[in-house]
Amino acid sequence: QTPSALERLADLSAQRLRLADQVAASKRRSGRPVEDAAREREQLERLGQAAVARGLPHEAATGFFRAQFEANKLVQYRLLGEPPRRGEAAADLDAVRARLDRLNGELLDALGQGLNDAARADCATQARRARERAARRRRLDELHRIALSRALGDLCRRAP
Ligand SMILES: O=C(O)C(=O)C[C@]1(C(=O)O)C=C[C@@H](O)C=C1
Repeated sequence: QTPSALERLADLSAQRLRLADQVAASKRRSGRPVEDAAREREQLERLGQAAVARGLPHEAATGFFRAQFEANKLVQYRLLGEPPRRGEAAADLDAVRARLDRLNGELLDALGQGLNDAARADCATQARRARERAARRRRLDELHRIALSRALGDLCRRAP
């Protein structure tokens, strides 16, 4: 059974959130702040253009990626507010960002169909199922599950 677009979005988003642990580890070492506004702007610029080139609505696409960043920061702030977990990997930020970029591209691939599915009446139910499945598959703990809710939280909602 091929996964639905919402399942695909949830799974990629979950993978992105797992990488937040490595970003946080690198920031613990470097002392850099969690938020990097310039990096967010740069990603939004690129992703917004790529979305429009595929015929996706700019606002919905950038809104979706903004939510990905917010969710990622949520995980990082929580991890950095605690002592390092055992076996915390000392990751290279550039390498992790390259993986985030790749996931962004894959999210973009799934986003068109995902937005279509999200416009349906059963979005909330489908999104919850997709989140739960992704959480199990990617072994998310409570923190990362909350963050996944943040990452996908506005998907079923439309600006007036
Ligand atoms: O690249 C970083 O430094 C991250 O923390 C990751 C990320 C993201 O989710 O892409 C999240 C927060 C930052 O403000 C910028 C980007």
